[in-house]
Amino acid sequence: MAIKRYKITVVGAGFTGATTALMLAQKELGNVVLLDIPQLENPTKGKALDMLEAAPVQKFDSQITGTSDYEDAADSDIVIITAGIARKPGMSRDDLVNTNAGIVKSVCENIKRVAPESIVIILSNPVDAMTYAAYHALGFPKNRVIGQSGVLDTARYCTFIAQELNVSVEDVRGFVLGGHGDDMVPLVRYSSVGGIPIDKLIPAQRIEEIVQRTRVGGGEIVSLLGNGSAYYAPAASLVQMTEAILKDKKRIIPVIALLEGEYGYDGLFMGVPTLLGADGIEKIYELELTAEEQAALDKSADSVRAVTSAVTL
Ligand SMILES: NC(=O)C1=CN([C@@H]2O[C@H](COP(=O)(O)OP(=O)(O)OC[C@H]3O[C@@H](n4cnc5c(N)ncnc54)[C@H](O)[C@@H]3O)[C@@H](O)[C@H]2O)C=CC1
Ligand SMILES: O=C([O-])CC(=O)C(=O)O
Repeated sequence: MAIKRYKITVVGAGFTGATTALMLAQKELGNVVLLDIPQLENPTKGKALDMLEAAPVQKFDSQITGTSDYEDAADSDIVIITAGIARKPGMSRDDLVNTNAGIVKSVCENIKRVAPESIVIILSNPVDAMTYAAYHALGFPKNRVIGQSGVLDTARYCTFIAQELNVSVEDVRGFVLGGHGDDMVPLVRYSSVGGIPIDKLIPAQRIEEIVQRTRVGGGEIVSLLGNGSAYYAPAASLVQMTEAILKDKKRIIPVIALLEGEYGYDGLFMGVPTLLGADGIEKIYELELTAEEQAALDKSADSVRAVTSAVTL
């Protein structure tokens, strides 16, 4: 039975895209269109059909359609872009910039045509620079162009804190600012477990090790997988952002946003805490930072600026 729901298009039906499509359908957040290149149309249809056949077992009524035709994405409420290549061991995310900028731009030109009112969430790496590329190719207002990094980086950080203390992940709070690279900034001063600041619970040296492991968390998975990058936690992160928007939850979560003066940066796309609701990014929160935190953020911003400057619009 097809029920009236939001329409969510996931572009790129690889590891992250397919996992995201299934999680979105399992949560019945909307009907899902999974879109990849024409050469992969049959495998994309096959993945979508396979997911749909899980519906009677898992009891969800979302439709899932596999396609390579952008007309199937027409009037989507949300478009999630996972199209592009992933890194392999020994590569940095920035090594993907030239290939993925071309892919993201061509995807966005199609999205602009068929879903001009959509809110677009970008995952493709290097994601800060790809969000910049998408913003310019789409020409949408800044609140409707959002990059995913902070939900995932924060999830990794919270996982490591919960493991360290052997406590429920549900009670761990924290967030990660800055670019989605090895100099991202987990904010220790704003991290707590059950309301208790983590520096009261974990020795400084161990906190520093957790911060460092978070920074290279993507690389840790790349090394273990051997031929690709993380997809379960990235997909879960995209689903959380989509849910916040479609349910107008007004969640405060870190995402990549266009900064126009906030934190002292102008014209830069980078991860900051935001209010996510029906209009996409409804607000950016500007926190007071210590001189040390601001210096760490400046370093991360320099890296984002460098890779962003490699994108030709
Ligand atoms: N921002 C973040 O936190 C994260 C970003 N990523 C990035 O997401 C991207 C996707 O990763 P995976 O899904 O693991 O890769 P993957 O290789 O499994 O899937 C990518 C898919 O994109 C498709 N694609 C390529 N060009 C396309 C086009 N023009 N139109 C439509 N589809 C196209 C490919 O055919 C492929 O199916 C990578 O760039 C990866 O680095 C992955 C995890 C986390
Ligand atoms: O590490 C990668 O290349 C994929 C990614 O962005 C992550 O998992 O954080």
